[in-house]
Amino acid sequence: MNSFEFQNPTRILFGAGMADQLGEQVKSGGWKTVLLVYGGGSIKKMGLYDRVISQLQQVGAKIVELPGVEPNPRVTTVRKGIDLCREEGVDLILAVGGGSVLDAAKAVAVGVPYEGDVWDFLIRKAQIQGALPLGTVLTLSATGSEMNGNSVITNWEENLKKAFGSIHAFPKFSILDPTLTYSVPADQTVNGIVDMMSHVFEQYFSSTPDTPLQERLCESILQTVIENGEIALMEPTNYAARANIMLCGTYALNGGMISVGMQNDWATHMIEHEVSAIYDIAHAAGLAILFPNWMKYVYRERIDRFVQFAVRVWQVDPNGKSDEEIALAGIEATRAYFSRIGAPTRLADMGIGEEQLNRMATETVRFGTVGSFKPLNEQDVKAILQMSL
Ligand SMILES: NC(=O)c1ccc[n+]([C@@H]2O[C@H](COP(=O)([O-])OP(=O)(O)OC[C@H]3O[C@@H](n4cnc5c(N)ncnc54)[C@H](O)[C@@H]3O)[C@@H](O)[C@H]2O)c1
Repeated sequence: MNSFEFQNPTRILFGAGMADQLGEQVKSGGWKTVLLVYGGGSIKKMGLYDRVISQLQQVGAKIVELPGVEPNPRVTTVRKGIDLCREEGVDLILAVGGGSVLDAAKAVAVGVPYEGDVWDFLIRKAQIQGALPLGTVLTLSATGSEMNGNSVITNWEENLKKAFGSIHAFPKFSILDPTLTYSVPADQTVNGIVDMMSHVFEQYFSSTPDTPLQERLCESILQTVIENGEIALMEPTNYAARANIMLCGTYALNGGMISVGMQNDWATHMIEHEVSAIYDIAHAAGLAILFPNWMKYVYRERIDRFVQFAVRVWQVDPNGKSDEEIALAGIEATRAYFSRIGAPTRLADMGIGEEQLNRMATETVRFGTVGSFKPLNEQDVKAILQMSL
């Protein structure tokens, strides 16, 4: 295990009815002017918008709104939010929605005190030095954005989707009420399941030795998601299943808590960002397609980890099988699960062909090789994309 530092400053309020604690949170923080950030209107359909507004009004907060945050949020929307904060003297940003809304709100938060253009943070031209405080009410279990400092933003003028991570961007508080996810449709529930499993994969497939606790944490999250994901898809209002998935999503990408002292990979995410920067597909759809192919491309680097994955997570019976056969059975079980819950398995399923493969591969390695389990160069990335066609 490597030495590490770990800090996670986000306060979590988890459980049925916790959305009604919002007013109290705002009041106790002493915040007076709130930028309410939300998406295309699902929070209005589910009655959450009214619940949020009435609580903010009750505590006397002035409300400024940034509606219409896109799935795969855009830097143009973030810039609008930054302008609003400056014009209105906002002192709390409140994101109500899924990962896209939370990520956009984080980018607004870090952009307000910065004199240059917020996109500078995404292309690593500037370092984040501070942020406005951020609170969140999560409506979709997937990204872990509710308890980490990451944000993924798309720039359509340049066809780029880039991420930043900063201690300044962790929410001050996040309200996780599983009942708010009852209305999440089946396809988005599937995306969430794939996303959180992918986050664990990026941390679990590591070459750092002697990390048994971290490995078991990863394996238990994967098993819990696998079991409860299928239940939530059959019974969308099953509280236990929705709550378990929600907690898994938060743990899966929690500022690195489950993989402290381990080198992470993240190559597959880097590749996916370039796919969805060009094709605007759901992030998780890209991950479901790419991950089994990444696994097939790299498993020989450390076959023991893939054998452990197959046996512990997918209960592959090792008797009479070679390590190679066990590892491949685990990868196949992953692909079969994604397929069973309705995730896409090929880029062709999303209407994506060979045309932009070179560009995606080049852009993925813009800052050098990606990943650490097996560092991937442009040719490797292209090979994985080709396997995914
Ligand atoms: N910050 C991170 O750590 C991190 C990690 C992974 C991915 N991401 C990014 O997050 C984004 C995806 O976020 P996401 O997967 O949470 O999805 P999302 O926020 O894009 O939402 C997907 C859709 O679900 C709808 N929705 C949300 N809650 C709903 C509800 N309760 N009922 C009905 N519909 C609802 C939204 O309106 C939207 O149309 C991508 O841009 C991805 O790159 C961020």
